[in-house]
Amino acid sequence: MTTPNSEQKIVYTLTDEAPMLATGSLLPIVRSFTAAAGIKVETSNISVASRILAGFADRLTDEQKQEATDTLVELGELTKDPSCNLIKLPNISASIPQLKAAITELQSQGYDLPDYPDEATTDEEKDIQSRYAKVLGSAVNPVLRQGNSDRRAPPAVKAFARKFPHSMGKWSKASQSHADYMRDGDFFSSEQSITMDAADDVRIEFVDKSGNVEVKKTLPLEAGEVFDSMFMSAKALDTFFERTLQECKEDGVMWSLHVKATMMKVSHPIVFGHAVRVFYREVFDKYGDLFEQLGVNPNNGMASVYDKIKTLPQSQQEEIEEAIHACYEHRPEMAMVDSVKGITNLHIPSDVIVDASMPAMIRNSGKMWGRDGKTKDTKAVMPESTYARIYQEMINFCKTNGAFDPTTMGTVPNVGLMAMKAEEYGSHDKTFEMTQDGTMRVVKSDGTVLMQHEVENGDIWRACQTKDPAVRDWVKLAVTRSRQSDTPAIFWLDDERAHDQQLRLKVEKYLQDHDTDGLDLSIMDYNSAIRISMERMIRGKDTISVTGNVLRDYLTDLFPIMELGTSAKMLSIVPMLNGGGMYETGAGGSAPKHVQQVQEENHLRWDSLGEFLALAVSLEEMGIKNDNADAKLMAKALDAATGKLLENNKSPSRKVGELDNRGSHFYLAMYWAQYLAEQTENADLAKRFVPLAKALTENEEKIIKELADAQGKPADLGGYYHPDMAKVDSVMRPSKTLNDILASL
Ligand SMILES: NC(=O)C1=CN([C@@H]2O[C@H](COP(=O)(O)OP(=O)(O)OC[C@H]3O[C@@H](n4cnc5c(N)ncnc54)[C@H](OP(=O)(O)O)[C@@H]3O)[C@@H](O)[C@H]2O)C=CC1
Ligand SMILES: O=C(O)CCC(=O)C(=O)O
Ligand SMILES: [Mg+2]
Repeated sequence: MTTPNSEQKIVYTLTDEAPMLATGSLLPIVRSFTAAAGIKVETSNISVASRILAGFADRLTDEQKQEATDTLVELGELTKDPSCNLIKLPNISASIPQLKAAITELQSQGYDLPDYPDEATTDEEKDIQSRYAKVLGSAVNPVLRQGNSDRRAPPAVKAFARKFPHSMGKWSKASQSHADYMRDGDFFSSEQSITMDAADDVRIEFVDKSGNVEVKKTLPLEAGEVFDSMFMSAKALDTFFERTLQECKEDGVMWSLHVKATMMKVSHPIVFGHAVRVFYREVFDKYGDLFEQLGVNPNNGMASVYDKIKTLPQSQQEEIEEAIHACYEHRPEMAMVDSVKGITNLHIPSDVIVDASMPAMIRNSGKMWGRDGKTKDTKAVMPESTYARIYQEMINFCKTNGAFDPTTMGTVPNVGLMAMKAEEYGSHDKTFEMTQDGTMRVVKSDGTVLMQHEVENGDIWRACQTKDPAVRDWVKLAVTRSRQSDTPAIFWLDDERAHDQQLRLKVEKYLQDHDTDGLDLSIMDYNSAIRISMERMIRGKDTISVTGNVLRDYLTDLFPIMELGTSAKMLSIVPMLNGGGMYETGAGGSAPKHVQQVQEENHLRWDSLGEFLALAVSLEEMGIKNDNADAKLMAKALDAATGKLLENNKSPSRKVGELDNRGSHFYLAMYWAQYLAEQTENADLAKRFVPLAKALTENEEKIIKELADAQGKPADLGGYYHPDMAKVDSVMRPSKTLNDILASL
């Protein structure tokens, strides 16, 4: 439970998958330490399961209702409070298949939840669907991120990467890997953008061929707000997919699709569905009507086909499966998510998420995994050209200069425009799949048409909003970061983009509000910006990227994965517009593969470095805001402990039997306690930590052995989306010695 306005409080989120498991081990340590300094750490459960339960509280028993608090609403309120101090771990942004899996699991645990209705016709089904829609996709981050984004690799983390570099795949000049994107008919080519000179209620309207007007949405826009509209042609998209498939077949290059169906929860599943229909064209041509009857939805991937045909007689199922296999004969090889289990790139829309998948491919010599489990050159298909081009730039760069060298390369931190649901990531309620030909237009309340597009049946039309205070704050944050780190900053704004032209005017205006004397600030198109950043980077030089929301997301995985091997090691801060702070842990996700490893062999390779960094800043901010010297000291000690942990290479290993997440938490606790025991700023606190430091130091070997002994056999978590917390506790805290020592503090 969270109660706004209490000042000496940190709210720590409980989420899903690997970060949730890691919390099971780390949080008890954190709480023991902070309690000694009078700082409370409360938890707030924002897991997908918890959000589902909150949406259906009315159907639960009194006991089950205890779990069904709408924590997201509470946290949303908290973000507006200047004292907000929130630690946000990555959570699942569920695709429909994930949502269904979570519902099935909860039902099996005795929660009376309705099935997810694929098609909602009755009022009841519509109500159910709209409740589930609130849980779908990236539903947490847009609510909590009430500020812009500041993500960087702290110096200690860069030093660690230089000392213990991760592996980097070699690049060959002969590599056939590349990024491919639409040259026409995509959002980029149709984008229009305006800035509102006065507040107004605008209407998004569809006008059919007979002139009938349908108001799709009315929305209030503020003065100074940037409003964009654009569409992707369904025909052009299908032609594009077909071309990429033909080319791959001819050139013997593997085909892969990279979208962000989780964050772009309305438009990208549709794009994904087009890819499925084109790749398996013969199957959909032949069985389209049957699939329709069965309720197959290609937007949910081939998993939907396999799932729905289960109700058919065996012989018919086999016939369809054969038809699917026949497609593989004449189509190019497709990249696999799991070659052992036969899971392809088109199985589920949330398996391949572009921000993490493209850097992983580039780090891996531009290759992905094929059906035979071997890595191969790949055409990375990303329909929307707006941002896809940056990946081609990086691929070209690696082909020319070879792979990046983590021991010498500089860093590219990011200042991202994110506040107030800026740009594409706030467009879901303004995205429409056309059901007939006509005109989409944006109209002022007085009837003036601001923008319009001729669209066809199946096209995806969308609008994006960017609010003026968000832009103003973003410019300020960029200037502050550039000054504080004495690093050049580049605003990535493309003159060819209608939206960026509007933004550029604002950037040029708001830069004048600041003292920029001596700063190296520039504005460049994306291709030039990434090229210059990479050229500087291989010379060991740092360059801040100041970008919009999508590039923020892409670049904060792309550069960290090259520099640090993972974006989990990033410090990720959201200074809230209202004065509070959210400290996100790392920049990556919830690492589903890591959970599988725990279930199979009880080894958690999740690195909680992001949590350590976030907590230190959270404590430091608390110290500064409340003039709390103990909090500042705790932060300083935690930073020192994190530095020592990195120096001594006590991060988790990937292999069973070696130090894992739990072991690294032990070392953090030991170093943290040692620092607090030895410091002389606060004698009382030192006295409290002396016995703890002593006990941890003396029992190091015993604790590490107890932690190691727990590994090597399957672990029962009692659930995936909604695990049994008592079981998680026992799996994540297997050292009695460590638990007893912590309890004695
Ligand atoms: N902020 C948020 O809330 C975010 C949430 N997500 C959600 O996370 C889920 C998974 O997304 P996905 O794109 O697969 O990205 P992930 O970042 O979860 O995974 C990509 C890979 O990165 C590595 N990795 C990530 N975090 C860590 C860590 N802390 N320690 C060690 N390695 C790490 C792992 O590599 P390896 O397996 O080789 O060890 C992992 O498999 C989705 O549901 C997505 O919506 C995604 C991004 C951000
Ligand atoms: O909200 C999400 O789904 C993912 C967020 C993300 O990838 C990011 O902010 O880097
Ligand atoms: Mg991301």
